[in-house]
Amino acid sequence: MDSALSLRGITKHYGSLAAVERFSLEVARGTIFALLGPNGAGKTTIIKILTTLIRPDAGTALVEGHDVQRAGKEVRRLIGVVPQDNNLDRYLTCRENLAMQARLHGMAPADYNRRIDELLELVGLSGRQHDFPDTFSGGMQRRLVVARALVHRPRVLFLDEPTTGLDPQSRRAVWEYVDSLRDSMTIFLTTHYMDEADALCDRIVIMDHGRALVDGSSAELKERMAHAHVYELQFRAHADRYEAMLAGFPFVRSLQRAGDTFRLCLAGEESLKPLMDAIGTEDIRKLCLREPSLEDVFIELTGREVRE
Ligand SMILES: Nc1ncnc2c1ncn2[C@@H]1O[C@H](COP(=O)(O)OP(=O)(O)OP(=O)(O)O)[C@@H](O)[C@H]1O
Repeated sequence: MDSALSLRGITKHYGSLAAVERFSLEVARGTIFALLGPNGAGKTTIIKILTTLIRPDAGTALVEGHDVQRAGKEVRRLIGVVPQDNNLDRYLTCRENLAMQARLHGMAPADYNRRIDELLELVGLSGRQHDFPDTFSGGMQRRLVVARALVHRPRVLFLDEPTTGLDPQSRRAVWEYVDSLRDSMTIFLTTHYMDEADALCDRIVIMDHGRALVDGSSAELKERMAHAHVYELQFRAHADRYEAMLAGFPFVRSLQRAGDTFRLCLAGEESLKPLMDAIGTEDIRKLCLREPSLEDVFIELTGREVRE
């Protein structure tokens, strides 16, 4: 049994809404795996099913060979969970939060004290271990939540949007901790940041409307877009007017804007001439061809920005 996670035909409905629809997936042990999708795609629902918080309506899900519905207790012993919110106990110090988790998992003080020292060192919180989480920055709280998920040496770590709301420096720090765990466990993460999936993950599934759309490494996913014509177009002036025009062209498959600069995916090379004929060259500061990014793949598949 080499699969850390195995989902077969998982379905979850809320009333008439299919949050997850016949979703199947095998994740090999030791993989850093990312589940990507726009808001409401079904990512958290899948994490909740795998972490035994909700039950699927149909299908089976195994964690390290244990059925989440029939062997929930065993599954909970094998997993660590970093939920979307920092649900730390504010009346316990940083160290006490970790010790509480260890006791909940039945660890003896002789075992957990050394483990907690190691983890505090790993996430750079040794100097603040006797302080309360309310006195921590968002990044420090997040690091503590990651440490807490690791206390009982889980075999599978679930990270639900681990770096949302963090500043770039704290995000990098979380990436480093996650990267340092590579090879020691299986990691399943959801994220809205394409660069995060790109930097960390061996394998990526993009999902929408409860179903998987594509599955592969970051390089394989980008290869799917090798045919795509992605351009960066910068204007000197009137960017708002040009945005409306660009959005109206049938050959512009996707459009992203950052200030005066647009990233656009064209249907083909032949679209460049009608584009230039329509917008003219007067206000253009720069036009260049770009390598497709994971974000381009995402927009191409889902027709949506990562966050809307
Ligand atoms: N308890 C619930 N009751 C009703 N609908 C729900 C419930 N939980 C989730 N949903 C719906 O199921 C769908 C999938 O939600 P889910 O939270 O899994 O998406 P997600 O991909 O994690 O989104 P996000 O990126 O916003 O966290 C959404 O349409 C959501 O509104």
